[in-house]
Amino acid sequence: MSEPILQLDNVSFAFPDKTVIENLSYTLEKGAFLSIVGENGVGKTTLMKMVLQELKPSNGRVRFLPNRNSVEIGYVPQFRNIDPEYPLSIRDFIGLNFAGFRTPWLTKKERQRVGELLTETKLTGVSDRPLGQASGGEKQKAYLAQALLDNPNLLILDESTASLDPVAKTELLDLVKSLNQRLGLTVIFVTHDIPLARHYSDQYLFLTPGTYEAGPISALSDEKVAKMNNA
Ligand SMILES: Nc1ncnc2c1ncn2[C@@H]1O[C@H](COP(=O)(O)OP(=O)(O)OP(=O)(O)O)[C@@H](O)[C@H]1O
Repeated sequence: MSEPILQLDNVSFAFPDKTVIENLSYTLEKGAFLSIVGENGVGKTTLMKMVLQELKPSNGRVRFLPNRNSVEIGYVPQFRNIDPEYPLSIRDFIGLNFAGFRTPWLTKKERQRVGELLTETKLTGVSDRPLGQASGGEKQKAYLAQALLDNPNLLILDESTASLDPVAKTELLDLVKSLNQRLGLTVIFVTHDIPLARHYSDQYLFLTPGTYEAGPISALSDEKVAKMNNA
């Protein structure tokens, strides 16, 4: 039987001049691969900020199940160009959150974990390359590896494949799908790319101004996308 990991109970969010999410209720099951789609400015990032608890809903509740401590979130941001002079290697970047202010060196166990993640994300061969000189796809894989450092059970990809070339998109999402299938990692993929959403996810949540629709990805037809975008 499926078990919920995240529940949005009648969630709304209003900025001072604009309400972006209204009365949204949704239950995310453990092990699901959910795509969140919808036009620019509809509130996808705002919704993710509420899940990440950076924003508090104006109304309603964001609940983690069975409790807040049982859910560890990993977050992969949108691609941003990094200064070519950025000094950290891919390996050091991945282990960054292990390094403390007083003890910047990593323990043997931590170095092992970084090694596992390099293997998992197929970055071992380029691990000593400065992140600033890595390709877009390698940078995003390094962000993915960094997000996996604390063994999350919920992974959020916030338009993480936007501006990557088709091969890099596929590589990144193949890695994520493999984690989803092998380890049961629950995934939320925010995207504008309907074909990618169809290929990788099993559920969708389509946000439109003032309302939303959700269901199995097979129900997200081209007609529905066109109709909702023109509504
Ligand atoms: N801090 C803020 N104050 C006021 N309005 C904001 C603020 N942040 C976002 N907005 C507005 O809220 C709306 C929703 O923004 P959000 O970034 O959540 O949309 P989105 O669906 O993620 O868009 P995109 O697909 O373009 O990334 C937008 O109209 C945006 O301009």
